[in-house]
Amino acid sequence: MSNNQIPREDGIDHTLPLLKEGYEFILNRKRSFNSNIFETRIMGKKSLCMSGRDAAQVFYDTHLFHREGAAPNRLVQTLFGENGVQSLDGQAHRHRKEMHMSIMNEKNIKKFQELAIQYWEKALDHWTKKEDIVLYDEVKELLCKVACTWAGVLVEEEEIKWLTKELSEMFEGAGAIGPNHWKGRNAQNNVEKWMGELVGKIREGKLIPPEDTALYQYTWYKDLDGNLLDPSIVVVELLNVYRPMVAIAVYINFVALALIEHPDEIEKLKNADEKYTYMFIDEVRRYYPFFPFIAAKVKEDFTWRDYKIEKGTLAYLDIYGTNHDENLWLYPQEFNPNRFADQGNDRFSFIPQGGGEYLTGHRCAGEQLTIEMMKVSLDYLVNHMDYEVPEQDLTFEMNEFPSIPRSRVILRNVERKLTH
Ligand code: HEM
Repeated sequence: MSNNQIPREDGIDHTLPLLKEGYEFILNRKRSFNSNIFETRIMGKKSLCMSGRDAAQVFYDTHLFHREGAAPNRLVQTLFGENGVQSLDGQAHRHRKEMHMSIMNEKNIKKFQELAIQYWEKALDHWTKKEDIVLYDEVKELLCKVACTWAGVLVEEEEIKWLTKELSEMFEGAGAIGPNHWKGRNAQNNVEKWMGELVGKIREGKLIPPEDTALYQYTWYKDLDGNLLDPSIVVVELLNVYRPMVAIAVYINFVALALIEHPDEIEKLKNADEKYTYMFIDEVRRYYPFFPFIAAKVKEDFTWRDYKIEKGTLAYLDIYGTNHDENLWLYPQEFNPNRFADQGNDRFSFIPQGGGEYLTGHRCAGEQLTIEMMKVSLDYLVNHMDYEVPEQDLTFEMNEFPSIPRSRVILRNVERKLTH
């Protein structure tokens, strides 16, 4: 029998403290309650917050938690889109996720790396002609070009600027309230319309993208009943590829910031084997904030650690806090790639892009792509370019989603490295 009372935060609602404390909201309460699970109220709803490895493991148990109706509507309107893979469960989720994972094969990832190099080369040529560049803005455009070419969409130079802006507003407005949220919603409507027209042309045979692209595969993907997906769903899922690909700019900015904050890493990386490069990338993904937490709903009553968890309860898994959990990471507030030297392959303790399995769970479909893009970018920043870092405000806020250094990382007098 389990009679333990889950620690509960007093008060009517804690949305304001959440907005103030941001990424550290769950972590702070986890410390004060000395518990990996506690109850609070967010946006007027009873909310269970869970943090740490074991919490992640139980959260990803699809018998116990499901996603339908869990994500806040404001995120659906700017980030996920209606009826996207994020909100599906069971067989329907697996079938849709297979569509995403089918394009994440070795050949396509290699093609993606090659495109990334090609566009970094072009961008570098362009940057050497300028005095200052704002890395975040430049890289978003670069990523948009990579995404379009990789996903099989022909986009004119001018259209790239538009698409970069709209896709950025979608993820930059995701956690915002007020005007930026509405910008995000507006951007989602604009891009959905633009992409809907593309899908229409393909179905009418007026446009034939290469077969191994997301555009081709998703347009012709059939649901479990053997019918083509509704065009609105195709668009939502294409955006689930395009939007986060541009969002990798956030991580690339943090890669650059990590090199600025830890210049000794540059020498190590120059002479590093591939293993250290991946360790550095993982530490960037662990240390810097990106996704704060994810939502799910309790599928059926169950008992965890002597606590009774009730069906229908809204639950949040703490991504940032799990990646900074003192029980899992030694000195979690220190940036130290070496911590990954003998880190096993545990699917629940390091969860910057979700945990568990790709196909049967909701773990990020683009994790490998993200890592490879960060690797190409890191190689350019360390081995292929010289630059100065002028005085600027590199601080970032812990209550902005996503959090981006104030100055967006300005680099001055970028030059191609002559000796390499
Ligand atoms: C920019 C860095 C990225 C971060 C920080 C990130 C993070 C995440 C997180 C936290 C989740 C939710 C996991 C869950 O619900 O349990 C997720 C899901 C997802 N991500 Fe990413 N992601 C990134 C890049 C990408 C890229 C590049 C793509 C595609 C090319 C992508 C496609 C997806 C998809 C389709 C899902 C939904 C998976 C599902 O519900 O089954 N993401 N991502």
